[in-house]
Amino acid sequence: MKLLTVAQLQTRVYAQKETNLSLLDGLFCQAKDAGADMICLPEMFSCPYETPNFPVYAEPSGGPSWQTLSRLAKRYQVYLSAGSVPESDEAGNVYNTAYVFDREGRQIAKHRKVHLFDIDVKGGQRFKESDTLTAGDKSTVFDTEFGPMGLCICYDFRFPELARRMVLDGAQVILVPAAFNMTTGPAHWEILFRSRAVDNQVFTFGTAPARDMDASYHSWGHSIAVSPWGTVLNQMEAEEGMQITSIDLDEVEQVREQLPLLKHRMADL
Ligand SMILES: O=C(O)CCC(=O)C(=O)O
Repeated sequence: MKLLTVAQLQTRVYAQKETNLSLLDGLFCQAKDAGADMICLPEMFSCPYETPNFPVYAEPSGGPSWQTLSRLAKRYQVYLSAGSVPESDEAGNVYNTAYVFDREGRQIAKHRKVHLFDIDVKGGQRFKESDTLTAGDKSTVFDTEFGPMGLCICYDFRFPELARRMVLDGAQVILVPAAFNMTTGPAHWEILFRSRAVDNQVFTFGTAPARDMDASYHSWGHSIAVSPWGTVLNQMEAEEGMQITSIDLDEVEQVREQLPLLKHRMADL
């Protein structure tokens, strides 16, 4: 048995970056009391999801938000998938970046969103991240005491080749800080988390912000945890809250042995 307890925090996003960060301490305390080994935060959990905000809220890697997140991971001795934040580099680019910290607060992964969310659905959602963001160019897998995990951000998860890359690089769990909306959420959220889990025989975790109808972007919420068999283990509604899911990572090997999809691939076809 390789047991891992994951706490997904479906937080509300306030306009003040510091408010979002300062609320985490109490939530981490609750998550730790509930037995969490790992805490997951949503995409852009400290920056209202609007393109003009990204350069304004951006900080370099190692900046004040990074320091707070690292300290929290260490204080509570948890792995922290720290949602995503806008990250600036020396050249003036801004990225949508997800960090992961280990129980000592050391950064063990950093993923810059590869696929920018530029969509225009007739009568529905429009958004153009590329107005202010630059895309990353790497797939991300990192090691933990539970096994290797993959990491990507929201729209990235729509691309099966990225998930497959992570799995070929060893991922047994894929963590996805995300923020689907009221157009694409009801249509695609659950099916995507189940499909990626079934195709790749991995656990998938999508962690989203709570819905705020006063915000300009209405998050679908519905933070979700899915097993390598494609079963929805847990799913929230739209409100703020915390979801705790305990998984056994041995299930990945069990499913892969019994239904050897990854062995039966015809990679040359
Ligand atoms: O793919 C979607 O429907 C939502 C994507 C999104 O909101 C994002 O990438 O931030």
